[in-house]
Amino acid sequence: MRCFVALQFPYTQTYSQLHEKFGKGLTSDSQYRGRLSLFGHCMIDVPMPGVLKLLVTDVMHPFFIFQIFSIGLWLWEEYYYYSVAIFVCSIAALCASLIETRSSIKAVRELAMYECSMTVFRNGCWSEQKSHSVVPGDLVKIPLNIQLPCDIVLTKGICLVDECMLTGESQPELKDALPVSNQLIYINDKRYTLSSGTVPLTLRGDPEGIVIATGFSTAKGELVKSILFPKPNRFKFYTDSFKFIGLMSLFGLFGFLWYLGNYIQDGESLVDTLMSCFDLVTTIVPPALPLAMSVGMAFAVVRLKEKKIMCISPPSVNAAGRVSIICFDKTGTLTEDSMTLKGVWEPSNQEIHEDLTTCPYELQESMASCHSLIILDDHLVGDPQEVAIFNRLNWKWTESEEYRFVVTNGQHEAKVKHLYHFTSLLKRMGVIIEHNCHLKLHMKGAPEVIIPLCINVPDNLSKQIFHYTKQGLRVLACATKTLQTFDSHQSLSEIENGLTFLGLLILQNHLKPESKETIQTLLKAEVKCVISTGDALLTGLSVAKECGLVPEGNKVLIGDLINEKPHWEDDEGNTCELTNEKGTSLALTGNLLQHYISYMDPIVSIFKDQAVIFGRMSPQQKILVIEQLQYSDLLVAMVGDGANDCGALKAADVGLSLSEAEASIAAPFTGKKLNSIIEVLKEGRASLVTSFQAFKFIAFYSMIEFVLENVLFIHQNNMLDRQFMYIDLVLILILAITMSYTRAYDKLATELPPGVLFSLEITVPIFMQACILMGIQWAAYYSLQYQSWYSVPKDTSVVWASEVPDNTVLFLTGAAEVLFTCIALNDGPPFRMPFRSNYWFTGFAIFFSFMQVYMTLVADEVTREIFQMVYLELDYKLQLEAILLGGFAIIFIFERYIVPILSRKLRTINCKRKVI
Ligand SMILES: Nc1ncnc2c1ncn2[C@@H]1O[C@H](COP(=O)(O)OP(=O)(O)OP(=O)(O)O)[C@@H](O)[C@H]1O
Repeated sequence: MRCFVALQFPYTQTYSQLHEKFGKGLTSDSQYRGRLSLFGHCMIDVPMPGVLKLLVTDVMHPFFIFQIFSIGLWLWEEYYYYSVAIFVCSIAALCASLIETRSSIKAVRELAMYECSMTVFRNGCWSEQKSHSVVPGDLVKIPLNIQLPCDIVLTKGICLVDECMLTGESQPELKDALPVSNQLIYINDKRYTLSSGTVPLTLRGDPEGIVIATGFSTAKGELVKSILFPKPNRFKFYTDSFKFIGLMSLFGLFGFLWYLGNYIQDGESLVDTLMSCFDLVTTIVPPALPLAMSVGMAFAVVRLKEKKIMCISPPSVNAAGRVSIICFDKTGTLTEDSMTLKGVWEPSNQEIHEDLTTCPYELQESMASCHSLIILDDHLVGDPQEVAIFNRLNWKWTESEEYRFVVTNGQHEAKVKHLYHFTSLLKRMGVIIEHNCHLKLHMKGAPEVIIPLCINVPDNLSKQIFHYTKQGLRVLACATKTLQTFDSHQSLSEIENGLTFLGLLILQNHLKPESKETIQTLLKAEVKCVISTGDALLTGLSVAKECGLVPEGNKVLIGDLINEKPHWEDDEGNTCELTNEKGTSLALTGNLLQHYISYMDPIVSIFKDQAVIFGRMSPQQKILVIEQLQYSDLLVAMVGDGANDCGALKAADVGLSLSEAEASIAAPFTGKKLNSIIEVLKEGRASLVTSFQAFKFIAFYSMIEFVLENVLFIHQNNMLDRQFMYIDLVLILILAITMSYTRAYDKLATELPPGVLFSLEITVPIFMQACILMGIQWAAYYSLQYQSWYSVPKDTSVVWASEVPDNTVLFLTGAAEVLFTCIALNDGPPFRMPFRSNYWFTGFAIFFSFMQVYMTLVADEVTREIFQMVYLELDYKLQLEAILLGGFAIIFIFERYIVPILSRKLRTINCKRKVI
């Protein structure tokens, strides 16, 4: 089969081939030109569409075309003021959308576009080049403290790199030169690759590297692409709103056909008839809907920014409003980044050594040399646990030309020749050292992976590990082996067997001060919280208990995969059967989860409810957990801080990266503190409710106008220019925008706001409320017809309407209904603050309420002139006001007290349907 594949460099090469072929850079101009024409310039150039192009796209949007069509129709009907005002508003909205689109593209462009100077080796000599001219295959010098413009595989030297902007990882990562090996194929191996967007903080040995990706093919380019073209949102809110508009249009069409038939029968002119029928359609399809629904979201993004939480994907705000499961990473997220070494356990001494000088020499040597620390500004930097271990020893770290580094305690020296980096997948690392002319391999890592490699496992070792991990301590195992020879081409797996166990390092990683409170707040709000950690299950379990994630009195079952078979035990270490009894919390390893999933075991469904800790997770397994939790159609958030959380942050419906970077592109949200997740949820819920209210408000307004026009059409009449203007522009625009400004409620409620527009629980109450609104209009209109002074207006026309009591009364009724529904819809807690806290909305609601009473009861001649109203007798005006106030009471009581009960009932009917 022939298909397109992405252009990739360095194709399939072994480490040695890469060194050989590209170690001398590009050797001719034609080679350079060939690469340039194939890969293009080294730039993530997000094209900024021209104003004209954006305008054309916006103008061609069906909503805008519909708007223009409506304006044309109204102009023809001589609704001049109204048409001009709507036209001005449409143009303003068009400009706002244009500015918004351009500024969001500009923000991504600024994040993506970058240029610097690079030292490049071409045609046998080094020269300074602009970074945009760099191509894959170029040999470059690694610049210090400058953001890298391309992905580079390091071929010489060592670099300490800050990857914070790209992955959210707060600890700098050490990168090594690619070894020369004929067996290993280079596949973007992270240990040797410097990604574009990261910043080298320390350089050793004049580092050089081969450019392997430029522009959009780089790691940063991929992330920029994922911002520009996000994966389809599982949250169907917006698609639902279009379905609703479709349904409304259908009503419009029925009205259209019905009137068309009636008027043609009554002998009206065809053009007038068609125009009035189109009029109906223009009122029922609200073009302002998308705008009204997104205003709340924009306000939420601004409020989050004030709380130092950055959001690079505004649609994620509404999705956050429906999150009901949160997956937390442990180390660095729930617990502090920093660690302290509590002590060391070794087989000859049953007590832990707190004074490390009393430890056997070999264990000290292992602790002093087996790490990837490096000096930056006179400080040792790197993994905080390694810093904690090294700093507890009285050893010195010194630089060396010949070795990676040398450590000494004054008497002995260990010269580190080679480093096997730590990876989350392997859960271990190793160094080759030279001591007194002997070669040694020192290894440290998760006990589960180190112990099977050892030949001398003490009997009580598992007990010891159990003892410490149960207290929430991190346990690392150290082991060693003497080597006769060493070849840097050898992989760790080739030499790591037959180790001698040295001891256990016991590290303490304290909970962050805000972790317990954050978890408790979420649990109280009935948000399910789980921990997904690379650390040991028992350590994770202890942290979970400390945070209150495992309810007191709950039985805990711990599951692991032992000899390819699931094994379950209680937290005292007694073997037991897996049960789904209430009051049982589960903790299981990534391997066990993967086992159950690959055998499609129905047991997996138990985990979704009862599992609270997923331990010993590789980055890929962290993604698996998110996918399993999403399986039940619930929206899942991931909170993480490290490079091993990147995949899970992307897989989750809502990702929050805890990072010191201003805005990390690893996730839609970036925050500095763990409790940012509560703010994201609160703002998400408030924004979602606001969007719902805006949707309902606009839907009611369309229905109010639709029914109102229908009633007037029956008597060949219509509302007038300035009356439309007052309702559509003054009332709707001001109320829709100001009501979206209400802040999020300061507590997280136990329930979730509705997430589906097109559901029984939403549509049935909307149509019932529409019936109430219709009833109020009929009451107002028919009470008018019973007045002794009333006579059916003659010589009026739908298209050329004139001022008569009919349109005065229905205008007053319609305006009042718009105001009343808006006030009734704006309920506060549990998702938003009471609306009185929104001064703008409260001010306008009070002002329009006075306007309503004034226009109905005391409107003088000037007011009547402005609003194209006729004089009404006082006793009727009192009757009308009574109908309207009675109507307000019914609308309010229905929306505030009956709708919640009705929705709950309908939800239970609906719950058989799988909805998000
Ligand atoms: N520098 C290191 N050297 C050796 N082993 C390590 C090192 N760092 C971590 N480990 C071991 O590997 C395991 C997995 O580490 P990883 O970084 O994937 O997750 P984590 O930091 O333990 O937890 P989390 O996923 O919650 O951040 C650790 O629990 C530890 O046992």
